[in-house]
Amino acid sequence: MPDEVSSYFDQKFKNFIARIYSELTLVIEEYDDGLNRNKLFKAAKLCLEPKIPPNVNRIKINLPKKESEVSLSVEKNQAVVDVFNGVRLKWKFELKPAPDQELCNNGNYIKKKKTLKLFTLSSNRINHDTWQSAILDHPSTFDTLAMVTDMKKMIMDDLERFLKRKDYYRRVGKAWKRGYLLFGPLGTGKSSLIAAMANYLHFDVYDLELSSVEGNKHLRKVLIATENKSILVVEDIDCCTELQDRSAQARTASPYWHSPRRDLMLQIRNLILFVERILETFGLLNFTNGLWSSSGDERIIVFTTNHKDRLDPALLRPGRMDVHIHMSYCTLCGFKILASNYLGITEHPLFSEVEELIEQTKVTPAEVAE
Ligand SMILES: Nc1ncnc2c1ncn2[C@@H]1O[C@H](COP(=O)(O)OP(=O)(O)OP(=O)(O)O)[C@@H](O)[C@H]1O
Repeated sequence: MPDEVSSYFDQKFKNFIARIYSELTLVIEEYDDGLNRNKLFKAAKLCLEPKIPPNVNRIKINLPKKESEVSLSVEKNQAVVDVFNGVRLKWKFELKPAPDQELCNNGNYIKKKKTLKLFTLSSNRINHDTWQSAILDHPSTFDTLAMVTDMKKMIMDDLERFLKRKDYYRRVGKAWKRGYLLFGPLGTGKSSLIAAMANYLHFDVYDLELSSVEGNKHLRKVLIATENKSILVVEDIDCCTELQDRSAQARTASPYWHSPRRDLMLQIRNLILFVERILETFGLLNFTNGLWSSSGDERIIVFTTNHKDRLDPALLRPGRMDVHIHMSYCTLCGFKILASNYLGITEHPLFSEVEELIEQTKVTPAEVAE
């Protein structure tokens, strides 16, 4: 719109408002509907600072974390009167919770405790691309996890470092995401570790079953629908290689040029399925590398497998699976944690005997827990 026309409407609007109201209230909120700070709020605070009248008997003093100068502000519900260009302004500071805060008993606002959610894809064919959520109330934490202490610390430090590196990822032009590969036998705590990570970060979990994905288009749609600050879990990533093995076995057993028509059809079907699954897997990885770099923030992707050796090396490279975590059989340290979780025992005369036995046996934490 040309400037002249715009200022004409502007003036008309002001005259109209002035005729109806002698007073106008402008509300400057600290946050917008999300959790983004309103720059006007900070500007208004700065502008008010030198105007705090001498008769005010309570002044708030603050030394913000990254600043060197003390800032002053009026207490809530106190008014400060100011005149600007002949217009009388009455400033009032009202306390309101930020979107992520709630009022607690002592009258202060505290950060709301987030209810974690577990999202799975709907099994209904009509809305198979929508995520359905349930409350994620898994008790697993890094304290209850039967795992060597150094390993736990390494994972927690890695997660912490990841959260603090927003600027780093921006600077180097990489997606703010981190990929973890959890590998090891059944019942060694892969799901428990994922739950512990979610509880530690307060991130929701999206559980993606590759078998329910119907190609790249579908995959894109469901990934776009996931939120920031979340963990995407792709379990049993090796399932596509199983298909490969099956078709390879079939090939050696009965090469199709010698097999009857039925076997040939079966092999072609297996091959198509395998290629499709591979494309899905790579589609997922390319997608996470590409699209998330522009639109997604703070994403953790966890892949699990019982057979790391079956995975294609291309899937394992850093940037796709940055941290490889071997979930293994129970150690004495793990045994003690389980004994404490389940029986409340921290010391026992039999622990030295258990140490000897556990070194000779391959027992999973799930078996010990049972
Ligand atoms: N490392 C562990 N720490 C604490 N509990 C564990 C651990 N591993 C297994 N458990 C116990 O065994 C049960 C099964 O473990 P979990 O599902 O986490 O193993 P998993 O490796 O994901 O198994 P799967 O590969 O079969 O999915 C858990 O509910 C938990 O009670």
